[in-house]
Amino acid sequence: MRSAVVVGTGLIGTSVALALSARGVTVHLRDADPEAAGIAASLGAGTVEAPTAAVDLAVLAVPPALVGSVLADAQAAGIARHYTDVASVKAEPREDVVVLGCDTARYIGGHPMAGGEVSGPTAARADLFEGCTWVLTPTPDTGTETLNTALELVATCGGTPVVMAAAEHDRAVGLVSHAPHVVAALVAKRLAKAGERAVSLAGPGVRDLTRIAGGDPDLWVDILSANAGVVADILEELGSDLGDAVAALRAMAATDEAKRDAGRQCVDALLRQGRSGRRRIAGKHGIRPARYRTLGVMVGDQPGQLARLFADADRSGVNIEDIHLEHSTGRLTGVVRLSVDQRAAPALEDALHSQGWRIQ
Ligand SMILES: NC(=O)c1ccc[n+]([C@@H]2O[C@H](COP(=O)([O-])OP(=O)(O)OC[C@H]3O[C@@H](n4cnc5c(N)ncnc54)[C@H](O)[C@@H]3O)[C@@H](O)[C@H]2O)c1
Ligand SMILES: O=C(O)C(=O)C[C@]1(C(=O)O)C=C[C@@H](O)C=C1
Repeated sequence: MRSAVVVGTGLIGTSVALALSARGVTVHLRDADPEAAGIAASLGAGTVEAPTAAVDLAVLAVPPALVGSVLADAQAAGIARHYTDVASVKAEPREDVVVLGCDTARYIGGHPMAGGEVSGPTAARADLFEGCTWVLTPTPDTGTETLNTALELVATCGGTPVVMAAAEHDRAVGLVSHAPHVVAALVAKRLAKAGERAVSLAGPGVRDLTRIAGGDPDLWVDILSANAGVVADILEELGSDLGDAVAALRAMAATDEAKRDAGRQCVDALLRQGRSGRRRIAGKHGIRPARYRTLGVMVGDQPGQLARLFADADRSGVNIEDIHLEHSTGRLTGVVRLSVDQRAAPALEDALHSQGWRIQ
């Protein structure tokens, strides 16, 4: 692929554009908001100049409800030979594409399973899709060259392609992305009403659980409304489990010992099932997270601390698989959690200790 147009230069579009530009693809940037396209260009994602001839691929990184109309306009203008999108829902945009009479041979649905709770071009990163699963939803009428161009896009961005039917994709993301988003919002909603002192105790647990609730409500209303039936079914089952959990907890608080015991067993089973489910989520490169060990390193809130930590970790020769930064409310320290292969963890721990780092 030599040239591309990215339509929608928010978080995902600009990240795609940065990844393509970094690999020598000429990227033309378009957005309904010219300021967003200008910012993306200033970050090195491409040019705001329109292409003078049809490019190889147009990537539509606009909200799901707009995919159909934006594709119809782009194809009418003939801006590209092939088209894909990155929307979080696949069946409804596909229906719009068909209803609007788009050329479906030259379009393939796509969805990178990476992102964040932040929006806009300034949050974009060239490596956002490194190691992520990227769903492609070809249909019998998808042209081979279109599929190959989309596969090239995924490979160029560092993703791993997974081919699925749109409906299967929507059921899967209902479970792993959309229903969890609503649950995170429901938990976070309780914090909005809570007292200052209670919220000030928030630690890593509730931060992890509610991080995604910080996402853009406008985008998420769009995502949820395009997959509402699937998400409602999942939340209905969750509601029934929640009812069971409440009943078990009430039993645990009862005076009758037999009831307390039954309640304990119920809660124990629930927690064990939760742990099994959690263990099924693959880590980076599809490796089970259980193979990693996480070291918590205390860092002071001073300039250069992170750079020094990473330089020291780098000198130990241990590959960092993942990092997570936790800030402590009202304190001038934070904890950087470095996930490394279990066998390599002692070497990293020794190396960081010897450089004076405090490991939790
Ligand atoms: N945020 C995530 O974590 C994530 C992850 C994977 C996929 N997605 C999908 O990627 C798409 C973009 O999401 P985002 O997070 O980058 O949102 P964003 O709000 O950061 O960016 C969307 C951009 O689209 C632009 N836009 C809106 N209407 C347009 C139009 N008609 N023509 C041109 N530009 C238009 C907006 O001005 C904005 O700059 C959505 O479909 C979303 O479902 C998001
Ligand atoms: O990491 C996050 O903040 C995300 O919400 C990313 C996430 C997800 O649920 O995993 C959100 C929506 C997308 O369609 C794909 C990825």
